[in-house]
Amino acid sequence: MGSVFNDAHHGDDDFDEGLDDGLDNDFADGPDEAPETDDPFVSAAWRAEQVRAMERPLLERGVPLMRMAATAAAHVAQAMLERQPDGPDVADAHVLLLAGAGDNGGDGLFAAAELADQGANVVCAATGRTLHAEGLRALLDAGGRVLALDPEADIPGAAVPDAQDGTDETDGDPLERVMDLYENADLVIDAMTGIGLKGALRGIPAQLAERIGADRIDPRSPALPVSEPAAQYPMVLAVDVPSGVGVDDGTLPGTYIPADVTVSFGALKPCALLPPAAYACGQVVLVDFGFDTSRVPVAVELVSAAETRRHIRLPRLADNKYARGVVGLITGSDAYPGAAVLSASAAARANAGMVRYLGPERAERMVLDRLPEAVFGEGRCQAWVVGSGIPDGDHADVDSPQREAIRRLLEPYAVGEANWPEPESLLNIGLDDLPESFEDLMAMLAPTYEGGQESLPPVVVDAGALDLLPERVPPQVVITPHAGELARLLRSRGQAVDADDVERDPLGCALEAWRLTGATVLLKGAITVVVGSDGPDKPRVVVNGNAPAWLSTAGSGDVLAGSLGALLAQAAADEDRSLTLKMADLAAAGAFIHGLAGQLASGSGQAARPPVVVYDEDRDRLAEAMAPTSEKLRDATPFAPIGKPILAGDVIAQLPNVYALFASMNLSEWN
Ligand SMILES: NC(=O)C1=CN([C@@H]2O[C@H](COP(=O)(O)OP(=O)(O)OC[C@H]3O[C@@H](n4cnc5c(N)ncnc54)[C@H](O)[C@@H]3O)[C@@H](O)[C@H]2O)[C@@H](O)CC1
Ligand SMILES: [K+]
Repeated sequence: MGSVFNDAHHGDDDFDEGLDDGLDNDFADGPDEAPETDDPFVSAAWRAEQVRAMERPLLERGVPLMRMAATAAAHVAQAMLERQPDGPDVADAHVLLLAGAGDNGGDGLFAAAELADQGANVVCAATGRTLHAEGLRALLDAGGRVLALDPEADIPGAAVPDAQDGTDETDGDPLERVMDLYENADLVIDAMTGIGLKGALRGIPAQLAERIGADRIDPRSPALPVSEPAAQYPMVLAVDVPSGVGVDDGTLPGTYIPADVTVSFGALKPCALLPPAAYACGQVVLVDFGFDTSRVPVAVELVSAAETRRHIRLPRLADNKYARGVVGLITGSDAYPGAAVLSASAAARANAGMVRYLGPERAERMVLDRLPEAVFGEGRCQAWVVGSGIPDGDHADVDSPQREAIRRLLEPYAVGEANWPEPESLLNIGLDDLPESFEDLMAMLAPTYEGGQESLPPVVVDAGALDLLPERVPPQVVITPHAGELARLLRSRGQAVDADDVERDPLGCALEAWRLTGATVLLKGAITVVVGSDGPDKPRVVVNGNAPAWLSTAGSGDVLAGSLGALLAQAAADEDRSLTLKMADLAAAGAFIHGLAGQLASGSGQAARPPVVVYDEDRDRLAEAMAPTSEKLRDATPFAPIGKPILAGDVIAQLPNVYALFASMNLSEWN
């Protein structure tokens, strides 16, 4: 089932064959070959201004980036037509190009000219007052037609609709004309705006996007496996980015046109990875220009299988259960005892050496029933998980002893308030010491640590414990809110934010929570957004998008918390490693593992953020790379490609298989 890993492939392309001879070797030779599963090119995104900075040296050397972009876009358009079972040949295809006045429109014009050269019937609707001059000439020379939508447009060779007149084909409301063309098109090439978009779409592009976008957005549509043939005509190919999306922050600030495929030039932009814009990108095909990315910090990163594998600790020759990592859990409650079972079982099946559980008697009995291995015996905990299945302050009648225990556990993590007594180590809570009542437990949890805050074990703060988070904490505290919980946390810190705001701007809100609390923030969603620390005041943003929609099921969050706790315990078990700067990657790796377990459990090839395809000039290889996941999965499972409903327990059952998959990847790389 190789396709659950990102099987996009970078390098070794012959895209640069047709380039000028005067190029530096580093570009002419193509980028270095990278291992299939560990390719930063397909897993990193840069902001518009960074992309421009990386383009500049190539443009200065005369590399014809726009022509390269256009040829790639034309090839991708052909691949889209060809993969439709009932699709027309290029020579018979009706193509509508929406072209803006900038270079994005230029890309579109050259691409459409290549299709027109092959016989396609191409009409360009110009949304601005001008068009890229050479691109326009190329399209007209190839037999394409141009319709100017702006009455003040100055575009040689273009027809200008005239509502006054009633005599020829250019009559009528220009937008209606475009919608007629839209309805009869096989393919729309969206080249209105690219990385030059400022704010939300305005004017004619906004009106067009409103009409076309509304026709295409249906939140009730099923979550399908990756890159199935389009369910409706026309298909939409977005040039560089879908017009209207927030390129740098992944928001949808106004109207936009969702794409079936986005062909992205030079490097991914954050909108290709971040929700909600990523959902509007469809399948992303990335064209390699050979940018030198080495000196440009990554803005957003997508966690990969290879990156996740690095954080896993395989058993070593001389290991014992403590060395492999012990997870302590204060989860589950009388109200939700099942969360105790789910979080503890997930931790136990996710490669931890041992699980300690602390909770009310009923939950404890249930944990022992289902997980006789769970202990309360003396010894260290290398990581904690708190809050899953515990009512928060608004829903607990009185502050429960459990909440009080969590409050005490979190106390030493409060930055700037380090003034602790020296009782028995916090790390040594055991069954023998476990008092009858939580009051005594509280006393025992009294904060203490030996090596300062940095040496405190990582802790996952979930659900009902989120309102117990100290004002500021160090990065090894991971909070795991969903949108509503993050909004609540931000409100408690004076921000006027509700869940819808978080869903509209997940990155912005996660960054804000990171800034305010210092915690590593894992914002749950179909695409999970993680913000952690990459040095003083420097955020690191990592997203995970491999989870299938089947994974949104009750208890899924408890499983994530438990298995993330196990991953953190493994990492912390190696005491020489400081986790502070690794927490964002660790948290994202936890989300990746959870998503992969969901994919295995459901047998689904569907993912919120399908793997990025690297553009290949070879048409057959491109078609193969863009082929639907269903084809790749057909033999992998009887349920492929759609998958089947799953329960949280099914996900837990697959966690060992996830670790087995990682263990079998490139064994030589294990430490
Ligand atoms: N710079 C380069 O070297 C390359 C750029 N390429 C293409 O060039 C694009 C960037 O081109 P530009 O810098 O010309 O910018 P764009 O073409 O992305 O955007 C500029 C156009 O969008 C309009 N616009 C901006 N904000 C708007 C708003 N809020 N509402 C409505 N219209 C709005 C402007 O009026 C202008 O017509 C890239 O996205 C890519 O497609 C490629 O050709 C590859 C090489
Ligand atoms: K576009």
